[in-house]
Formats: sequence, C-alpha cells, structure tokens
Amino acid sequence: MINLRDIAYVRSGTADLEAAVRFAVDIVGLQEQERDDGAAYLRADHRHHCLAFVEGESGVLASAFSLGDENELADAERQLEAAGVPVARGTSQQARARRVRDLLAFDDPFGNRFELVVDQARDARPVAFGRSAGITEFGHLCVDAPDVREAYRFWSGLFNVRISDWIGDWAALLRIDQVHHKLAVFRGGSPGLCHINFQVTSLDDVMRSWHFLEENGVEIQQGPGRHPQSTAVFLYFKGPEGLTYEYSYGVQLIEDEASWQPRWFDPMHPASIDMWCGTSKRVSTQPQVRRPLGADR
Ligand SMILES: CC(C)c1ccc(C(=O)O)c(O)c1O
Ligand SMILES: [Fe+2]
Repeated sequence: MINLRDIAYVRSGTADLEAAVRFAVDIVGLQEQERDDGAAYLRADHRHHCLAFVEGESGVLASAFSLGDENELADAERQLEAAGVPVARGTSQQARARRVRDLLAFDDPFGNRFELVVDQARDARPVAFGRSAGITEFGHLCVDAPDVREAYRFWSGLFNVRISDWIGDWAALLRIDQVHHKLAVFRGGSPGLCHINFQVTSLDDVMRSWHFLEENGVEIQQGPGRHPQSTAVFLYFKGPEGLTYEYSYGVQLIEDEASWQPRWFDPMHPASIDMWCGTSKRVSTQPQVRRPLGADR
C-alpha cells in the first residue's frame, strides 16, 4: 500500500498567467512566491507553493501528494507498475520546476494526472498573503471522475485512502490522515479539477470573504453554507478559466479511526451539500430538487 503523507500542490495550465495570478493574489489572498520559466508559484502555508500556474493551454495539469522519502517513492513505483498503472519518473528539470527532490507521475483510471513527490520545498518565512482572507492552509483538492465508486476502488486499493463519507455516487470524500478529507472525487463527465480548497481561521473569514467577493464581482458558485460531512462552513467561487476555489472553516478531524462509520448522504437532497438549505416549505407543486455542486456540468 502506498502511504500518501499529504497533499502537495496543484499544477494548472493558464492561457492568461497574469489574470490567473492577479486573481489568486488579490482575490483569493495567496502569496505570489515566485515566477520561473513560464510558471507562477502561489503559496498558502508552509509549502513553497500549493498552486502553480503554467503558461499554456488552460486546465489542470496535475495534482500531487507527498511521500515520506525516496524509498517510499521507489516502492510506490513498483506497486503501481505491478498493478498495471503506467508510471513516469520525473526528470531533474521537472523536479526543479516543482520544487521537489524527486517525483513520479501516473493517471487515475479516468485520465486525471497525479504526481507523487518527495521533499517538497518548505518556506520557513511567514506567508505574505495577498489579502487577509484568513487562509491557514491548502485544505483539499477535488477531482472530477465519471465513476466515483471506481475512483474509490482505485485509491483505496493502492493507497492509504479511506472513505469518510459518500454523497450518493456523486461524491466520495477521502482521507489520508485525521482530516475528514484531503482528496474528494466528484462525478463529472470528464477528468478535471473540480475545486481547490483553502482552510480559513474563522467563520468570520468565510463571511467577510463572501462580502469581499460580492463587492468585487466574483461569481459565487455556492454558499455560504455548511457541509454536513466535514461540518465545515464553505464558500465556492469561480476564478479565471473556470478554476473553482473553496474557502472552508471547521473541517472535522476523524480522531478515532477504528470507530468511524462512513455515511451515505442522498445527493438529491440539497441539505446533503449544504445542511442550511432544503428545509423551506415548498411553495410550488414541482419538486425543488437541486443538483449537487457542478453536477450539471
Ligand atoms: C460537494 C463537494 C464534493 C464537497 C462535499 C463536502 C465537503 C466537506 O464536507 O467539506 C467538501 O469540501 C466538498 O467540496
Ligand atoms: Fe471541498
């Protein structure tokens, strides 16, 4: 079993590097760590970066997890190849471009590109945030997949990935440590990045950002609301080229691994995404069934 230690970064192609960086800094509140060779590195926490924009075709390029050391990386390579998953070892240039010591790349069954990395660079300085959104860390990443249960079988069969909760067969919330989820898989017609999440310090941060985003004409995709799964208060909003960001506050930790029982939430109940909605008395004769986030894509 491959032991994923943490999420590391998301790499995303962008047709307009300036616009992507300006939004990430001025609106999301990240720090522009540096630019190098057509890439811009955005920082949220101790990591050198958690989001890299790469000039070129827009769309997610890779999502990365960190492993413990080079032995674990070599072992992961063997396990993936033994499972029939094609693996590509990163070059020294690719490792440098990612600010890691070494890496390998593979695709999930749907063509989502993932990278396993060792020794991701850390920055000991305080984060110089673009604005005071209250960001504490890069919280989780969510990818799209046509078959969420197959995705679960892939991740749980090869990696230390456990199911925390299901939203029907629309979404799987997966953990690799005590955090409720650091990887989510959302049902989508084709592979891609559903959203990237940043944890914030307080409920006030979420609500202040809501006002800030509204005042700055940013498209709010959903929220403020509260996820019944992690119990986090959330806010999804759209950045350039359709990149969806999520702030959330209050993601629960699963501290008693042995006793945790995954729950199955009905995807057709609005409260399964946002427990603050879906309780009002229906005034029309038509069922007011909303589809989960992005499900209409
Ligand atoms: C609808 C998406 C996949 C979702 C569902 C639940 C949580 C949570 O409990 O925190 C999320 O962060 C999500 O992005
Ligand atoms: Fe999320």
